[in-house]
Amino acid sequence: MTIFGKLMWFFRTHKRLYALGLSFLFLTEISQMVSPALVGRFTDEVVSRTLTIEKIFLYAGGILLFSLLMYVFRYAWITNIFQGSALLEKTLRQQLFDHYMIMDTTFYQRHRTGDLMAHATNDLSAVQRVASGGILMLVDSVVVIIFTVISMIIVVDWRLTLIGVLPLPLLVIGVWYLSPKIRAAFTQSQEAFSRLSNKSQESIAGIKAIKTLGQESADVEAFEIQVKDAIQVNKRVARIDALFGPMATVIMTLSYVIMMTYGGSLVIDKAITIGQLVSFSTYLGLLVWPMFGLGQLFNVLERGNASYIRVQNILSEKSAISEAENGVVEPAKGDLVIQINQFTYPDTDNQEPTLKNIHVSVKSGGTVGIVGRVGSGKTTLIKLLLRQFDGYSGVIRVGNVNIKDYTLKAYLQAIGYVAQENFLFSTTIRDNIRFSDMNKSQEDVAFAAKQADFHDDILSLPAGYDTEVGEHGVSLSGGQKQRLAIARALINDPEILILDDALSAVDARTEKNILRVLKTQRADKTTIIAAHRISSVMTADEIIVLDHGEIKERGTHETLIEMDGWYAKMFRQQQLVTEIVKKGNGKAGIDG
Ligand SMILES: Nc1ncnc2c1ncn2[C@@H]1O[C@H](COP(=O)(O)OP(=O)(O)OP(=O)(O)O)[C@@H](O)[C@H]1O
Repeated sequence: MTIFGKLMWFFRTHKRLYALGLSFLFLTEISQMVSPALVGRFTDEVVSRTLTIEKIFLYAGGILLFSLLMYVFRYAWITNIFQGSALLEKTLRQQLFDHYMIMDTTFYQRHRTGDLMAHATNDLSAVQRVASGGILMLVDSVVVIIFTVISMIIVVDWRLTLIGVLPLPLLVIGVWYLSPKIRAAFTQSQEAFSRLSNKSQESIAGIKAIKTLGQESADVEAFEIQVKDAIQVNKRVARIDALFGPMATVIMTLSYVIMMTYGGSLVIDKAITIGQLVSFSTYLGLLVWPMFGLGQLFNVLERGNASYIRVQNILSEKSAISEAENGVVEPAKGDLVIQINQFTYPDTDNQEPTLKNIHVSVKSGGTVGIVGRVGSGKTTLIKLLLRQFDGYSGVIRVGNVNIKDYTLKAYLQAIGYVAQENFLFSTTIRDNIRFSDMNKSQEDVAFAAKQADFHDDILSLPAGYDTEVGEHGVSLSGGQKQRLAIARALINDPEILILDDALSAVDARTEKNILRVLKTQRADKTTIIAAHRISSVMTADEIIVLDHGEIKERGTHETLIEMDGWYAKMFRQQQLVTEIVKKGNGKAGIDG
């Protein structure tokens, strides 16, 4: 199916806009056809010396009037069509963005960020060009060609017209031959662009690592190779692209040669007048632009088609996280029961399950601590609680409802989640804290910030809660970022708060303050704390120790110390470090 066919759903939805545009196009073409006919008649009157002053004004006035009308009609038709294409771009962009938002974690593992960005920018622009320039060129070219040829037959001579336009199909053959080549080259160009933007993004994001490892020049070199590659590919696109224009010129010249020879002989034979030959030449001139237009059109269509296919492929990918039909819409609330028998990450060769036999129950209002060595499965368990992966055997329930039976909104609204590394948006501290609900008041924001032990820090910043952070604002320390993220999670007073190593960069005193607030002010709400620091989980009602995805130890702090296993050993080691640091610089812990 051609790209126009694929976009038919859109043209149908906005048929009024396009019908209006096309009506103006017809009016434009009719106005355009009158002038050459008037020029021809004028010439004949000059030759036959029948021209009078009144007639000169009549011809000149007529030509002026029709060019003015053409200007108005063309303006109306182009604005209608471009309005339509802007709507198409908006619709597709919205579809793509909505799709990006609902996709699961594996989607973002499968696709590089650069590719996803290229789809949302270059690809959508290419499709948009089909609905604007593409339609414009197609309809304008085809209609101008038809109107011009009919006018040539009526005003001049059918034989001259037939022979004069004979070279034109050559253009179609040329375009037909070159189009697949341009499509292949354009796809390569898109891929090169995507590789380049991935590389830039990686280098900028990893600039600290690159600098500290002294790899600047190696990185610049790697980037240059990518740039050269992109230029090479784009040169190929330009080379093929450049063949279209000259081809159209050569073909038009052929038509002019026919006009001079055959048309000239018709004048000699008195079959047509000089004026008619002049009209014919003007009509041929009118065909130049549509010929170029047709050449360009195929380009635009090929590119639009390749881009549309890529966008549709992305849109057709289904999220692995499916929402239950008629899912529970009441916000999740109640006891948390985790009964995971087994979980293995999709798309991995790992034979061993990442989680095995995780059975944990937390009464509403309880706190669970999760500890374990690096890679033991703490974050994985949290990902399952966050519904980032659904492919486990077993069940997780909140308030006796399987979490897969809630709508995503009802479930996730009940969860407050803070990661170790948190993303700050380029806006004020206030808006970062109330990101999930911009209607929250300054009092709500300040209350959450106080709970996260962050309020005093904010007041000491240059513009307080109005301080801009993120890419273009002030830099916050790791500990400050963590506390901002905790405030962001707490502002909704979530039923279940999940902290994934989210206290790692705050100092010991701050950690204590936050844990105390969580215990006292969230007495009826559930809290899950995964951590490397034992001090973060010590006060939990139950602590589980993970090892290779299984629970190896469990109990309260006291019982685990008594057990004298991994937990007790880690606790003693960390205490020792804290003592040494205390003695060393007079303060405890790591200050973020
Ligand atoms: N997306 C993924 N695909 C495949 N395997 C993964 C994925 N994420 C994590 N893993 C693997 O799962 C195991 C558990 O990782 P996880 O991140 O849950 O550990 P963790 O206890 O949170 O570690 P850390 O203390 O470093 O945060 C590791 O072996 C890890 O390599």
